[in-house]
Amino acid sequence: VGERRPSQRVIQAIDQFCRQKEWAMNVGDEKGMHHVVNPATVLELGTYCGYSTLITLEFNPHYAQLLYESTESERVHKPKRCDVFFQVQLVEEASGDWIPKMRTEFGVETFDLVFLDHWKDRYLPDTKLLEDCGLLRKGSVLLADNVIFPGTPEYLEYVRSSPQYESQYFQSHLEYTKVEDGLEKSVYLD
Ligand SMILES: Nc1ncnc2c1ncn2CCCCCNC(=O)c1cc(-c2ccc(F)cc2)cc(O)c1O
Ligand SMILES: [Mg+2]
Repeated sequence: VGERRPSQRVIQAIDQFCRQKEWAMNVGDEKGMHHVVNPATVLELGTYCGYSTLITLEFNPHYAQLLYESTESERVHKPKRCDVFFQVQLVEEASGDWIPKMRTEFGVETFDLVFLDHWKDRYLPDTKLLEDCGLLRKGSVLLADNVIFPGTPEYLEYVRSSPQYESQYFQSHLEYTKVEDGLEKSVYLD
């Protein structure tokens, strides 16, 4: 309630534009992430325009520039209203190349949350890469967008059948539409 922060006003403007003018592949306000997780160290795979972002991997320079601009303006406002400090690290590389470098390049031990929203056929190989690189700990959360549409069948089969994960589906709709989609939240049990 009360005045929206700059970052919330940016998100609200994006949602309004995508609903009224031109659809875009943000996770959107209906699916959202706020009601599913509350992390500290976050990896996002697939930044797009930075709608949902902390440590994020994006290899498209156009989208990367969008994020630089939006977080720059956010950083300007942040010091006056900073109640939670966070650092945005943007890597313009493909996830498969950079996940093995997370510890040496960013000193990350493990991730509390990984938001998967990049190429749908990369969800499974990148999850296995995160496991093999020891970047998940007991309780790490994988949050995957688009598990129904466009769909990630191999990933869904893996996290739902593996004894290493406790998985839960949050049914929703594809952003700004009535098409079924949803988020799959998978807790790593180690
Ligand atoms: N660091 C990295 N590593 C690998 N890939 C990387 C990357 N950085 C970026 N990419 C490449 C991501 C490209 C965008 C991925 N997202 C999607 O493809 C996506 C598509 C739809 C969609 C829905 C209905 C339709 F009719 C059509 C499309 C909806 C969504 O919510 C989506 O997230
Ligand atoms: Mg998506």
